[in-house]
Amino acid sequence: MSTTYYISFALSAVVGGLSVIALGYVWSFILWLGRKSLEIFPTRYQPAEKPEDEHIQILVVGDIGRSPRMQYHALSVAKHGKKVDIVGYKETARHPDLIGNPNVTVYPLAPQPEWIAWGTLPFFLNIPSKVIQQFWTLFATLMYTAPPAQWIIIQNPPSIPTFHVALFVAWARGSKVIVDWHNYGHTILAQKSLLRPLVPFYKFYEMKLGRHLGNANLAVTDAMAKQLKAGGRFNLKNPVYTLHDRPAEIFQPIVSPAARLEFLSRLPETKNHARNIVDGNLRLIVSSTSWTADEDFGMLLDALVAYATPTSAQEDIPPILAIITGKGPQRQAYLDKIKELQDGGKLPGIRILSAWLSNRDYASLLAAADLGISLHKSSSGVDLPMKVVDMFGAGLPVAAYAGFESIGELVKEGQNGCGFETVAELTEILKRLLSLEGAEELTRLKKGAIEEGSRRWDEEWDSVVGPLIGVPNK
Ligand SMILES: Nc1nc2c(ncn2[C@@H]2O[C@H](COP(=O)(O)OP(=O)(O)O[C@H]3O[C@H](CO)[C@@H](O)[C@H](O)[C@@H]3O)[C@@H](O)[C@H]2O)c(=O)[nH]1
Repeated sequence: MSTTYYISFALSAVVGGLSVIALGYVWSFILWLGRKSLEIFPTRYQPAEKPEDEHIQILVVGDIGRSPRMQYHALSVAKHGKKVDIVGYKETARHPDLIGNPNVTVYPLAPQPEWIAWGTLPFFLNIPSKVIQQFWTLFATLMYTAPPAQWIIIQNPPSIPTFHVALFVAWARGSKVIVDWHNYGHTILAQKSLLRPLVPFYKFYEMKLGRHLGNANLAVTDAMAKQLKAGGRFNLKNPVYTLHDRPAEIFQPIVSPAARLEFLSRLPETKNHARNIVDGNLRLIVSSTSWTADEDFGMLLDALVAYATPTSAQEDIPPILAIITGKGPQRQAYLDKIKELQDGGKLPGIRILSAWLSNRDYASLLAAADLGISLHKSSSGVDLPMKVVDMFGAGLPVAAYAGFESIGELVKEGQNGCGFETVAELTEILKRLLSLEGAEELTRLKKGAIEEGSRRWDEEWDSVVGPLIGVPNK
């Protein structure tokens, strides 16, 4: 046998061996690809054997910690023993009762990467990047990360991209949907002058998809429910129920002056003034906000400037400590304005502070204040300020902006608060209620606030949402 024969034999053996190994790899790759493509199909909802193993999902395309109503939904579901999966952004601290609760799991949406959040790209690239990133984190979390839910309770607004993603996921995974209408996305968008040209598109999207999305719908007021129902402006296909906001258990009135003094002496923002506040020598007013365009804090500032400028020599008005709590986009602009007014000597006797407090301290501050202020303007005319609900729960009467349709469902003139539509009216309310002569009226309003706040979230939820998603009444 020639040497050439041995070389050819050895080569074909090597090539044959290599081919077998390569085929093995190709086969594994085909198997892997097959498995991966099967993963495109998400798991579908199957009714659980035991009711306590059913999953209810709460979806908020926003900060979970700053979405009190959605957190209350989660707490109610958990209280009734079902599993609750919260999908949303994890920015600020959540309600303390949600933390460590064995029935509650959070599936966080991925925050925007810094290169998007800081706007490093040109505008025309940044906006699509934002949309794609938000769409992808929402889609991937709902479709693959969170377990399939029996019901998905969705917060609107924002409607985009929530509605189309939720519609697809609910169809693909076999979940039923409740849309909780807090307000309308298109009316909120209309407040941003730069984005106003997009309002007709947003409105079309919200109304068309909104019509089909919810197997059931919740509205925050009767006035909104009327617009949403069949025959109304939105003409939704499926039933609409009003679920009024009600205070959670954490909001309770402080009845004893000693407890009030104790809290005010502990809170950094009030500790140097605690005794004066309790003795009535300094009046404590509180407003809470997300610092968005639907609240004109300019009105409160103008009213405080007018309050601090006596119109007659006899006028004897007490000094005010005003605390504005909350986080949001317009905060810094207003803080600059407040500094300018204070530096310019326009606010003698008035101190304005801003704060972000823990849930417990926020609730106690409302209970320890003399008067709550709501500047919520309602972009739709048919939503209501949650902060006023908190205030009533804490037994705090309010002065509330009242130039919109639904406000009467919450603030009853002369019973639990006073409405205003102009700076002059707000100034007059402050002068009247915070003066010595207004003490009796303020006490009467406080009684009304406590009464209004006495129907609690649990009662409301158990009678409206409980039967809908099939939880036993406890
Ligand atoms: N923990 C904490 N929470 C705060 C603080 N300050 C404000 N908040 C939270 O922020 C809320 C006020 O935020 P806004 O965004 O001003 O709410 P709103 O106008 O009163 O009502 C919102 O919710 C309603 C539905 O529940 C909507 O109908 C309405 O349109 C609006 O979105 C308060 O109710 C409270 O939960 C604080 O210092 N600490």
